[in-house]
Amino acid sequence: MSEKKRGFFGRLFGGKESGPEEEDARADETLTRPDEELQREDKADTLEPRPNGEADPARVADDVAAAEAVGAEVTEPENRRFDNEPADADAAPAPVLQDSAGAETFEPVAEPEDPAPADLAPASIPSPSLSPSPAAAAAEDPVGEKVSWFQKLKRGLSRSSSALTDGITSIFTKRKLDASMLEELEDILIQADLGVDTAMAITDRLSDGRYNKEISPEEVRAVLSEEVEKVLTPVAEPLNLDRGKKPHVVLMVGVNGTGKTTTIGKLSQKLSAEGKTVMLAAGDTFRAAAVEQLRIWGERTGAEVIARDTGADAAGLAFDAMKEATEKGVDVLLIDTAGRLQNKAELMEELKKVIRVIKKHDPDAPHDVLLTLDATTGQNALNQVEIFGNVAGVTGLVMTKLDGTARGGILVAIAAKYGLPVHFIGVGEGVGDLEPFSAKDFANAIAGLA
Ligand SMILES: Nc1nc2c(ncn2[C@@H]2O[C@H](COP(=O)(O)OP(=O)(O)OP(=O)(O)O)[C@@H](O)[C@H]2O)c(=O)[nH]1
Repeated sequence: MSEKKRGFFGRLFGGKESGPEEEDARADETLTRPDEELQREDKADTLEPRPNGEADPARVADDVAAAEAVGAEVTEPENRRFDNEPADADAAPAPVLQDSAGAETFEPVAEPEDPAPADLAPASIPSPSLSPSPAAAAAEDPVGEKVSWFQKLKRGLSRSSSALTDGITSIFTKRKLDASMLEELEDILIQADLGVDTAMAITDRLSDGRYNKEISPEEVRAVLSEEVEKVLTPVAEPLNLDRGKKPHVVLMVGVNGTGKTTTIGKLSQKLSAEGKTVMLAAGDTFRAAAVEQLRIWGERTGAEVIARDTGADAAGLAFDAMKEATEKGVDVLLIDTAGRLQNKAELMEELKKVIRVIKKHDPDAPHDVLLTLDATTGQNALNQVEIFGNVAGVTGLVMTKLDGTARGGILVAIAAKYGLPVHFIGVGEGVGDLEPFSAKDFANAIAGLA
């Protein structure tokens, strides 16, 4: 090999061209300090959704400046909310929670109280916030066109894949491979959130014995797809609800607006279609609209919904739902929880309490703790996996909103770092827009392969 590409961080932080030893040392450093380096990149992605689903304007300005400094793209999280939510839910007084299970009490602080009336009529919820019914979902696709899941996935991931494939085409068309091309490719892969390790694996593979030879964009995309599939295959695990538990208890956790309630609705639909009896527990007791949203999903999917008034104790509700689901012999109990930012210690404590109370009823429950991640939040999703994993014992992931972002590559970085099972991905608001995760399909879709 006659020339060597500079490492990504060497290019990012400038300085003279490194010799081979410095290059190796830097590469070692990269491999041993992924968190720190990622945090530098993270500047573009720390747009934490506020309880009303909007980023703090002051934070946005800082983050945009930081992002520009590292040449990263800034994408605001798209957490569409109900119109009737408070503009500044942070400022709302927190309700005092009482544990109906009797054993523990917990007083949350700064948890948003939803001022919306508890008796909110379903018709008053703006329709875009609710996923369409199965019939409406089918009608979303062009008339007469039967769209396969892979086509839907490809279409959903089109922003992520075109960010990659356009860049690949512009670099690799009719040029002989050299170090600068690999540097450019590495930058594109990292900006697409695939993670430093995967980006380096791809460029290393391409460089192997191919310098000074022409390499087509199609070949590069094939290598991209293969390397992504390698990382994702170990985590592509179906959610197994047939483990002899009755009810099989699934707890849904995650940051505000990441799609917990919608995912529960979509899952409920799938499970009902499989002939399973399902009960839904409206554990997001802070938002009347969330309870109502779940009630509508229950009606659509034939699942009983256990709900209480706004401000009620979520742990108490979970306990009651456990009891009722057991007495009624339902197959699956899906428990919703209020959205919470992972850095709010008190709210994370409340989540622990919900889990403790569930365990009083069945020490093995919850049998699955699913974390919903909004793909549009980019690198911040890594931090969410870390903290929710520690606090709530997350057993699997659901990545939503892959249709609204150019940063779907974050799933690859999460898989490489945490190795947690990815059960489902969401590419739209429709009931048919959530499917079990397939590593090969995702890899092909993101690389723009047919
Ligand atoms: N485009 C798109 N939108 C989605 C997807 N999944 C959920 N949404 C939308 O995201 C918004 C928030 O979804 P919810 O299910 O209410 O989120 P949540 O996590 O329950 O929200 P909180 O209860 O406030 O924490 C809704 O408008 C959903 O329709 C997806 O895969 N793609």
